Amino acid sequence: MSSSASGAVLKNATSFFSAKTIKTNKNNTLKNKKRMKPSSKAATAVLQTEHKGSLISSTSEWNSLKEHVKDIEKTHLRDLLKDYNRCENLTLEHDGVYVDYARQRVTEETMEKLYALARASGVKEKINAMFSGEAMNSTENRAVLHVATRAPRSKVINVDGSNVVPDVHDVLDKIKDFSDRVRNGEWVGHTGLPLTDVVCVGIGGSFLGPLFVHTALKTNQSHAADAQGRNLRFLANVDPVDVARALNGLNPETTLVVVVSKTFTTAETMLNARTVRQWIIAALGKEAVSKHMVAVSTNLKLVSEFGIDPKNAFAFWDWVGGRYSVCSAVGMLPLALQYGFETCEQFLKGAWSMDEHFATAEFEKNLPVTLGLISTWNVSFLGCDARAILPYCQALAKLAPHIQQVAMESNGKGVTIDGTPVDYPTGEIDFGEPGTNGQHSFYQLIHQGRVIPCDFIGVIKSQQSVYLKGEIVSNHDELMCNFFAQADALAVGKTPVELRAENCPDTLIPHKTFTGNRPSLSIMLPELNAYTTGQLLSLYEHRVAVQGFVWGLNSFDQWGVELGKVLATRVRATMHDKRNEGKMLDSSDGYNHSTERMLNRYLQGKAQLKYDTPSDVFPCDLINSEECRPPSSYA
Ligand SMILES: O=P(O)(O)OC[C@H]1O[C@H](O)[C@H](O)[C@@H](O)[C@@H]1O
Repeated sequence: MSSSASGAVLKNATSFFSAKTIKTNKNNTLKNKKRMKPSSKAATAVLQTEHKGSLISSTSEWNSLKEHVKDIEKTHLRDLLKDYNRCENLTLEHDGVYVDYARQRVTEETMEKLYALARASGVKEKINAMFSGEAMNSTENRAVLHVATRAPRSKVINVDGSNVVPDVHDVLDKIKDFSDRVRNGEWVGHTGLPLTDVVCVGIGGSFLGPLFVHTALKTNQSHAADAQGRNLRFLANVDPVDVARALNGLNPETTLVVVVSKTFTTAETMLNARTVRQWIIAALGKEAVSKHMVAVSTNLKLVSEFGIDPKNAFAFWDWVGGRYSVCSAVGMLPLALQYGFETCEQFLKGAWSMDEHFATAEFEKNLPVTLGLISTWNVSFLGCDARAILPYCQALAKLAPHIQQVAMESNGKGVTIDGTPVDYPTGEIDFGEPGTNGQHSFYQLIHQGRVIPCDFIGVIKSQQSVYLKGEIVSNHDELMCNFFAQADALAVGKTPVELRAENCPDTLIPHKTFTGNRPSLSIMLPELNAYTTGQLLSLYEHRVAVQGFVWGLNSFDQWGVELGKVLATRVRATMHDKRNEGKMLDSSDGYNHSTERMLNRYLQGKAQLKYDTPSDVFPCDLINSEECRPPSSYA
């Protein structure tokens, strides 16, 4: 390792482990910020120069990769894929999860350089810090211990000197006890009926992970058998249409509501929780709430103030980030209610298997480390801004939306952990749809437009097996034929020479040419069940962490979501005041002219609406009580 690189390791390790250093750097940054004058661009440049030493981009490992881009530009995946040994070497496997990254624009030399970059950026030290409960989320002064939520009972993981694993298992035991009682009809609703339907009210990390796992499991035949006669729904958006859809057709007498919110302050969740509480009260009376509403939160005080019995609250901890919380009660309570606790145990075991691998396997054999480095290479060196997540498995339909939050909220940052503006792009734009649907939608752009690295994910055994007489392959084979074909179409492409040989008219040759050389990686699972879903989740979570570690970010805070929330609070107050005063906004209200005009248009439009019955507000006539009538000022 070069001296500049080892210097960077030391620097990184120091800024990582010592709160004092972080503070000093922050102060410097603040001082620098005050100095920011004429243009923020110039100020950023000043900051970058002053802090250059702490950016990974100043290391020899980074620069060597930059230089190496020229070598890679001379290659084409069409040729690289002819190399038998390269194909053999660029695969990885752990506990049944098989990854082939031979279709990435890398050689073995690239990989060596990437592993060196990981060492230079202190990835190993950061993994260790994470698993040992260090307060590595320094802007919130919190440990980052979602791995503890799936740790086996015997494991010891200390936060501030005390082992948190027993607390994790106390909550899991409580979830098992409660979900067993609901499922076997011991815990019944206010009118004595069993609670067969569960509505989870929560958003962001308190929604996307559980939805992803539920979607993955619901068509697995064995898990479906465990869920027979039961319903699990989610209510996330504050849009009343989502309320209507989530409650449509449900009977409050048989419905259990789980309010999931880490903070128990999220505006959307709390309004939805109050709305659903009203739906229960209107049908069954106030006293029904304790039987029909439970909560998952780190803020048990607010849970109790909301009117949910703290005995019916399932705790988690501030060292579990919202987007990393599916293995806590956030996901385990809804999933245990739907599928039984044993399914949750399988899921947690799968996640833990990948966690242990991540913590212990050498970099060259480490799936999350290798995939994280490849993504870093694509983003920071090959200039690919986006990534497509393309499961050839309908049950993984909610993987992309979940990873959007995990990855983009974690690594969509403009400064490093010590506040230094980065001089390289971070994060990537994630999107995706299950194949083959995507093929008939946005793949055109991926094949002939922009270069977007793709993750192809397939399974060997389908959750549903259909084999029609007379067909040469099964329905699942047909799906997987596309999984194999698309990756090669992207990598190999089609040349004008090949087209001419097929007698393609000259005028069409440019249109029908596929340049190829478009990177992808393929992940194959033996099947999709609770265990492998846990593995996949952990693989993606840690891959994101590795990228953040290399880029020097704090991947575990999300300050970028705050400003919009604050502005919405102001708009809410303005809307309320103007309606009460019967006035429109003017320039004295302090909004820019564009917003002022739009708000006025909205208020005028709303004022003209006539709501005759509450069902005009709640389209499916779901909520039918005095408290839900529109304010008189609407009419
Ligand atoms: O679980 P809650 O506290 O209600 O938070 C729900 C969501 O709120 C915010 O939007 C955060 O950016 C997310 O990370 C979080 O998952």
